[in-house]
Amino acid sequence: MKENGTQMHAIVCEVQRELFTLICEQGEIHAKLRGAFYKENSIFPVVGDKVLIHFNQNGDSIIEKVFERKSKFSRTDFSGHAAGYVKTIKEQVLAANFDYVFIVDSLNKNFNVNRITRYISLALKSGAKPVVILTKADLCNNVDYYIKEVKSISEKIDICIISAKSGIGMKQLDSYLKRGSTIVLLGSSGVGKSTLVNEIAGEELMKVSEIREDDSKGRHTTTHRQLIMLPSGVAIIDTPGIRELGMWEASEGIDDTFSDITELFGDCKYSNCTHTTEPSCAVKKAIENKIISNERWKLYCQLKNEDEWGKNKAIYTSKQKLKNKISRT
Ligand SMILES: Nc1nc2c(ncn2[C@@H]2O[C@H](COP(=O)(O)OP(=O)(O)OP(=O)(O)O)[C@@H](O)[C@H]2O)c(=O)[nH]1
Ligand SMILES: [Zn+2]
Repeated sequence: MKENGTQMHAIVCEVQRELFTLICEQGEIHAKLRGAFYKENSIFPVVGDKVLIHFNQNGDSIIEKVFERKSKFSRTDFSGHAAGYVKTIKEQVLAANFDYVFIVDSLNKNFNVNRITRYISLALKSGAKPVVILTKADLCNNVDYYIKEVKSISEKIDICIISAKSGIGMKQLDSYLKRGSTIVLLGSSGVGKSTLVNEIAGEELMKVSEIREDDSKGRHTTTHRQLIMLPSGVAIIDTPGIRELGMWEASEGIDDTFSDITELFGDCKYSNCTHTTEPSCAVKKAIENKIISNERWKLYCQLKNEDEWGKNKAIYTSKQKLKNKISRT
């Protein structure tokens, strides 16, 4: 055991109010924040954060500082607003420092290309690399159709076709599952995230609920640590907040996913071109010349619209909540 007070690095694997569970060279430990965190309005550690601690073998260690994040998922926190005007919109970080976002969807009726696009947008915005993982290949006989759909989002995106059950394609994941890398999984219920994690871990870390394949329905069953460190040195993050990530956060991400389109905007004749009826519009020209497909343009517009709508909705609901609160008092 190290002496008390020794400084060392650790990774946050669970946050419960003011108590943190960390992994460091001494194994799993508990820690609290140095008092100054509260006074200085510092950045509070979240799951995945790398922190500097003062080790204490007899009780809780003390977190001294949070190191700079290389990636993060966050959402906007509208709570604490004064009525009638926007005071401070806080950023609530849900998880940090992951390398890859595994976007999991299944090769069946559950598959949804728009949902995958949203997740890609979020992943790109987070600073990590998106990898689309299509599961249940053992049940699918038209894999090419699904690959084409994902490629319509972006040619550049990594796609893995796998079956955690039969082992098809699992080798492709090795290049992401290197010691020291951290993975986040995104995907709706029942697509096979837990099954995939168990297969990667080589043991049953997560409970898998058996579902009937005919109606493609799954149930929420996953409960476990928010960051799991596998014996292989690969970490897997799965926090409840990430599961609920809102679309309204993804605006910049959408522009990254569709950079081939957004790069055209500068070539339109008018700087305020709406790309609908204006003459010499670079977007319309590109569609006519089949440089970008009309479907892809529509998908971009649709996602941007939903994104705007989502933003307005978030502001609307927070205003509405405030009104309700005020009218009750
Ligand atoms: N045939 C087949 N079935 C699979 C595969 N992967 C998962 N399943 C089945 O799909 C169902 C759902 O799997 P889970 O791993 O629990 O899905 P999940 O995404 O973790 O679901 P939540 O925990 O609800 O988010 C279970 O019945 C699994 O046995 C696969 O590669 N092939
Ligand atoms: Zn235009």
